[in-house]
Amino acid sequence: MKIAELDGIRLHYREDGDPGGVPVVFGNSLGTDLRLWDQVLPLLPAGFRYIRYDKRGHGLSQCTKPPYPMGTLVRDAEMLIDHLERTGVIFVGLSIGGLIAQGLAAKRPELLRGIVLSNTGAKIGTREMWDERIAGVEAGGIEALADATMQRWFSETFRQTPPFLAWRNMLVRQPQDGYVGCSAAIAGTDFYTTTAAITLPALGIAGSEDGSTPPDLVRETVDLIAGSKFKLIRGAGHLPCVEKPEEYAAILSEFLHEVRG
Ligand SMILES: O=C(O)CC1=CCC(=O)O1
Repeated sequence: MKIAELDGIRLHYREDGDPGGVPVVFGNSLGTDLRLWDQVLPLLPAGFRYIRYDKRGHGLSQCTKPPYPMGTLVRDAEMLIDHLERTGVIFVGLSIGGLIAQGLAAKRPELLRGIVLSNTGAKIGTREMWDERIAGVEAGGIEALADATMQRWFSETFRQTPPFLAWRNMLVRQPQDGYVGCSAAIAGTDFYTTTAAITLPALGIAGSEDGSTPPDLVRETVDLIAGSKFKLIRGAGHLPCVEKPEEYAAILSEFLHEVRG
């Protein structure tokens, strides 16, 4: 287990792959930890260093008191990459992880070689929607919104399979403060202007059954970045890396090779 002691936060992370390879950093979604990538990682190519981390308030990272400004989550990612003394990073961000990718690309483009915006948007939902969700969690805990969340995260087909219950467990065991803190960060984020100024290579990945960040939103977001690409994974919800790991890994591998050159 690896812990980075950063300014004001202890982050849990894990490194796999080639120690001298091109660094690929993975940022997870709301209510998930770095196990989100467990099935994809073994399918990715050699010659890369795969770094996964639990964002603030998630997994084994420190949970500070909410709310978290998006700038804090971006700064956490930036500090982790600086701590690992990496540059030329390909940042793969899913959902809020994709917001962090956009924020980092705008703030520290020199750290990055490319970004993957998976199941995300320049803006996700509305402030009212997130305020309502935060109020629901504060009143009834995460369990109160677990069933509705599972419908957004997974296709009907996947919801009939045994692993589905494990992912539901991951959500309901998520620290409430971390969930609320990150929800507040999403509520306050609109990257339409900043993302339009990004000039890095970018790939958007969407799931046809995604109830949180539908394909049109992902496409609209990557279309802000000149030269970007977009891929749709059919039959998957918000977490296609879980539902369709082979397809996800194939798409990601192609981009990694392209960007590494
Ligand atoms: O709607 C959800 O719970 C999924 C989600 C939205 C932002 C994020 O990171 O996850």
